[in-house]
Amino acid sequence: MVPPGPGRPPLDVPAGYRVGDWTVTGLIGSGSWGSVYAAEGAEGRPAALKFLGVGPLAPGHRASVEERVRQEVRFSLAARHPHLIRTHAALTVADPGRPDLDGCVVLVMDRARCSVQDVLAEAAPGRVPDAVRILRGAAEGLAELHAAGWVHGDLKPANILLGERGEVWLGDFGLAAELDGTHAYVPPMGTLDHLPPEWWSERTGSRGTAVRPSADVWAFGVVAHQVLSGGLHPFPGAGARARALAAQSYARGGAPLRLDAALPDGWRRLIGECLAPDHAARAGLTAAHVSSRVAELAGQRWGAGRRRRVLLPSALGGAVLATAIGTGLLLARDSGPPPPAARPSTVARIITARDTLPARSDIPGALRPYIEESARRCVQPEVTPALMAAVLKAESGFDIHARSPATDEYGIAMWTPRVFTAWAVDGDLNGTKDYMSAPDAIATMGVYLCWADEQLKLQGVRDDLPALLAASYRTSVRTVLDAGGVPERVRPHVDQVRRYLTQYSRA
Ligand SMILES: Nc1ncnc2c1ncn2[C@@H]1O[C@H](COP(=O)(O)OP(=O)(O)OP(=O)(O)O)[C@@H](O)[C@H]1O
Repeated sequence: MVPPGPGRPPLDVPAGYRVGDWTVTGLIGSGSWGSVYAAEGAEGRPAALKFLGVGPLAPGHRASVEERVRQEVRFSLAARHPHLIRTHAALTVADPGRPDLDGCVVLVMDRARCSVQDVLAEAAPGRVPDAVRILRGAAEGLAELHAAGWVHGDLKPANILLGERGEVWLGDFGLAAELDGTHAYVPPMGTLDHLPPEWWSERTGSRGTAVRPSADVWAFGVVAHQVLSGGLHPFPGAGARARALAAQSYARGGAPLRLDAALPDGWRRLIGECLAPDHAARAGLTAAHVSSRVAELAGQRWGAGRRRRVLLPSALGGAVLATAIGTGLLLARDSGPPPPAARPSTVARIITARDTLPARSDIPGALRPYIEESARRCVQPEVTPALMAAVLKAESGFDIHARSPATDEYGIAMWTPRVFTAWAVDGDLNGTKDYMSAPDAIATMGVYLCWADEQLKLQGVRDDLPALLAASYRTSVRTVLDAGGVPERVRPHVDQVRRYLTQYSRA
């Protein structure tokens, strides 16, 4: 499980490196799944090459990362629309002399001049140049994606690309997913600043976290506010975590929606509708509607109703809020002790004894909410807070500073950094994913155990699942399946987990 800190280091591809007909000229940037390089083809044709590496992961984890890469390749190659970035080819690097690159999948894309994020970083206060045209292109691209039955899953300024000749493209299909009925399933990732409030109460199963197209509509509302106001996020807060909490508080009815008062009324109305507090209140506004509303607004003169640059409650946000209260859609305000930062809304969740830890135990009080919440996000009944606490106790004795350089395992959940990166969840919502942060490590462990449980069941395993999960966490699902049970070498560890589980499961 590798990086020295949160995030994945860029794949190091030197200038001059050749992939097929393409020659790398320099790094553009890196995301969670890969690194994007500028390149030139025959006759100097510009391109952007996205290197998607899997690296030396354990087999069980490798499979899921490979599946994500396959998905990104599939969506990228299938996207054909003037407002979706064009991917011309997907190549595989064969270079045994560079083990870090050997086997990487490379997407060959049209090269953008910059992203909207870059423009926002440079924009003076006020809307960014060409803001309305950019939003129009992004809305059309989104409507096309949804019409094709996909959810983008990661709409944000960094993923809206601008071409040399003024083209506007939606890019980065790393989290795109096909709708299966009303939902698509994506890895429990995404960008804090653009996730809808209901995301936090979606359960994570083996297929990932459920998202609906309305999540993209929410993200579009945030992006539109940012682009039209020169970067202002519609929710207050010094950091992404604070803004995510503010959005959740708004969705629970705890605060009104406050949009930049300098926005013309038509835009305020549309953004307010995109930012309706939950899926149900937003569901009537499809991406196709958003696109035609944006086209309408693009035809109007900018500036009517433009006022001082102050934040005022949005009249429409208030109206949406009132409707939601009337129909009982708003999430109940928490009445108990203050929830941990990562706690999703608890509406409609039935909490049973299996979801809570015993009051008297050696489980550190500060960790309990994170353990309980991480377990509740999993639909598999075996992944209980008691099991998670038992595994943590056996792994590190609840020591948040635990380290074992010899085995490359660190932190309370003893993650191997490289493996952690493939699964990482931002448990404390501080915008980073760090295996030395107990909330991040615990939340990520919950996702892994949930996935492992499903994998074992898919192979017909039904008995002794808690012990097999503890063994899978220590080794891998594949090792447990190959051994036909708890592998001999981890028996003492698993026996410890069993003892702690009995202790923590008592009423
Ligand atoms: N076709 C392209 N042309 C030019 N720049 C691009 C292109 N595709 C992506 N980029 C830029 O490369 C960088 C990395 O993009 P990538 O899609 O890997 O990750 P990201 O969107 O920044 O992060 P995340 O993993 O959180 O989605 C970004 O700055 C993005 O704007």
